[in-house]
Amino acid sequence: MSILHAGYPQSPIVHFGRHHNVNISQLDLNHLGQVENVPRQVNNSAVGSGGAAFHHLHTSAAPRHVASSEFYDDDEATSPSGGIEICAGGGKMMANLRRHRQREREAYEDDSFSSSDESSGRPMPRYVGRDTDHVFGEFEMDDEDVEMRSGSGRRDEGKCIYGEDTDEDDYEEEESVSELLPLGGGTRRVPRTPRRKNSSKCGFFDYYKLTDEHLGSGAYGSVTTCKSIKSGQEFAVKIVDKQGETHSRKRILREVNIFKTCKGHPNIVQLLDWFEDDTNFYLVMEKMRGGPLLQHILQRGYFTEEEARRVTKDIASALKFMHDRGIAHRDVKPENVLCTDPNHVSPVKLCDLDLASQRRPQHERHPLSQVASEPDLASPVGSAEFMAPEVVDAYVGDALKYDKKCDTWSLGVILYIMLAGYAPFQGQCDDSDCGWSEGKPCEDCQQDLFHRIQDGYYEFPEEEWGMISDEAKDLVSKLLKRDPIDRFNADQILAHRWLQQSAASTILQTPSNLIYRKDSARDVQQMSEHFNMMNRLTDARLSARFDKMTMSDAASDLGTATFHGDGSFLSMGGELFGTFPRKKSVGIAIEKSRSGEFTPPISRASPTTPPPSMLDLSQDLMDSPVKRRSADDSGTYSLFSPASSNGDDDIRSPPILFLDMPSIQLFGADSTVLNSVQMTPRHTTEDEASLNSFEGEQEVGYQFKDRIDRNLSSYFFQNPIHRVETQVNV
Ligand SMILES: Nc1ncnc2c1ncn2[C@@H]1O[C@H](COP(=O)(O)OP(=O)(O)OP(=O)(O)O)[C@@H](O)[C@H]1O
Repeated sequence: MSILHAGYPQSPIVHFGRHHNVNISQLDLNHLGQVENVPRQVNNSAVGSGGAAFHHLHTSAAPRHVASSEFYDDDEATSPSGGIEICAGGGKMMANLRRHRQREREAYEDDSFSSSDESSGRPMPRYVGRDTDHVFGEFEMDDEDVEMRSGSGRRDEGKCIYGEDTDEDDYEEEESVSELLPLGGGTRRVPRTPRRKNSSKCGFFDYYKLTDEHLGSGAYGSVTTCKSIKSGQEFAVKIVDKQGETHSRKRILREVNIFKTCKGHPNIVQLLDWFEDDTNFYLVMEKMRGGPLLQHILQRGYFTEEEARRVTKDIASALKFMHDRGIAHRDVKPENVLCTDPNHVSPVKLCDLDLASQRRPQHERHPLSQVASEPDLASPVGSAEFMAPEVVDAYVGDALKYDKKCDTWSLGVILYIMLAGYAPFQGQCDDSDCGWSEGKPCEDCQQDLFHRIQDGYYEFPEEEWGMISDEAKDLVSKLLKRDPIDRFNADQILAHRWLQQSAASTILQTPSNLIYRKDSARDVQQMSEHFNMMNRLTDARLSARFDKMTMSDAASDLGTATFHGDGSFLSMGGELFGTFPRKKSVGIAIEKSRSGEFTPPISRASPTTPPPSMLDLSQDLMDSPVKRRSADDSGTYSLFSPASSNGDDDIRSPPILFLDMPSIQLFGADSTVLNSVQMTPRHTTEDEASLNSFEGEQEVGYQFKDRIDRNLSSYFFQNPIHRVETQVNV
């Protein structure tokens, strides 16, 4: 057996985290930091599909690898929570397995997680009548052609996900697999519902009927009330059209998996069932009858500081729960805060987990997207002394931490709006005809809005804020910190004195201000979208960290590319297609930015994003314009591998990166700028959709990217380009 090492090379144990339903091919190629001499045949064995790979590992001579989970129990320093240990010795393996099963049983007994809601004092509905596991099974998140792995749900010729019948043996086998690969999420485990035999029912419409009550819609789907045919109980179903541009199976599965991880939390909307048919995905959720937060406040026309406190606490505890599990929501906005009850503003729950990012441990990410664990201060252009702290975080350290702070910033904005009825940052321009305040687009206003966010300057106007407690204002100011380092995290929010005890029952002007200042919600929406885009840029930047890889790592990872001994070039089929960046792009970018070589960014980013930086340029291996150029033109093209937030994507094509770039500069041989292509300084819903889709998907969202790509490609072919640099609004 090969020696696999990542993280704990001295340990003779292989760990599979509780939600890592990885197959061996993923394990060896993508999920491990380094793999040495892995026998090829191992790649064909899928852990999730039975015992084959398991057996292989077990019977192999001496596995020397720990694929550690990101979820560790505090008291089990070397054992992923809920995971299993596969040891070189069979006896130990079985002992571990027994121990694991015992833990599972204990976890199921422990029902503490389904606690009553603090804010209402009522026991929370448990929805235990439905067991999501029998629908979810285990997913393989990294494979486009995802298969259901366990539980009763499974795909049937691409038509049906729900509990299809299999023979009893299958059931037994799947059950044991699921034990080997336990589900993530809360501390209890719902026993599996045995599957019905010979059931012909397998689709959403066999279990639910749609009503005509539309609950909302977003970029990916519409949410409607549906009723259980059996019980008549109402649920909300998000229907995502598979034909839609933004459809992404992987995205849906990621959302479902994150829902699973968040199972049972009283302030996160619960997913109850999940279906797929030829045309749609159906995500059946508990119905939030109170509607979106601001709409609820508006309709009620009455809102107090104490209610704002409760809502804040609910959101903060949802965020803490997610953040503790390595998940950042990344789309915290009033539309995604839903009220449970039509008559009470709290409890609220967070919905829309489709942008949430779950970071896998570093060694499980694609090697090309690996981030250094610490800055390489010795690097000639490492220039760590120039790096702002958040840059270090974003590029080098804990990117999740960075995402988490975006969530708490967003909570700060929501809190400000809840207390005042308008957003802390608003756009304004000199044009009296501008329709911004009526919801029409205005470039200048939007620019102004972004600048205000960047400045991080806001006020507490006496008229509305005079009546609000100092504690509430203090919490707002702790959240709206421009510097993420100074910004409160979820733990600090929950410990803040304003949340510790009841607040004043002061009646706020929020509802009336929400009516008169219609732009508030839109401003928040814009800010949220802006942040989300910036977050994705951060993801992209993270994956640009080639410099921590060895050249041979890169070459082998690029598949057909071969590594040339001098370390300078990568080529494919003998044809030069690029140089490999030797320098740290972060350092370069910051130095250039300091010397004024780059024009200032068009729209400097949110307070949550790092200073200007430069990304390496993506090159598509199959169809790159650079590939077709001669060796003389090799110049300093850089390779780039934009990865998703999961860090697991393959190398992508240039348009992906171009889409992200506010500007791209093309240089000639003498370093003259041949062209500077300005990208749209603001992103539209269309951009957002494209960004979203590229993040998790290959096949969609190309329309917008194509437009930009065509533009740039023509320069590639018409000009002797020697260098391409991109500047990011960060
Ligand atoms: N469980 C629910 N109960 C009631 N309403 C809901 C529920 N889930 C979502 N909604 C409503 O539907 C809207 C859209 O849902 P959601 O945000 O999940 O869709 P989306 O397409 O992923 O949106 P986005 O574009 O924000 O990503 C929400 O803003 C909310 O108003």
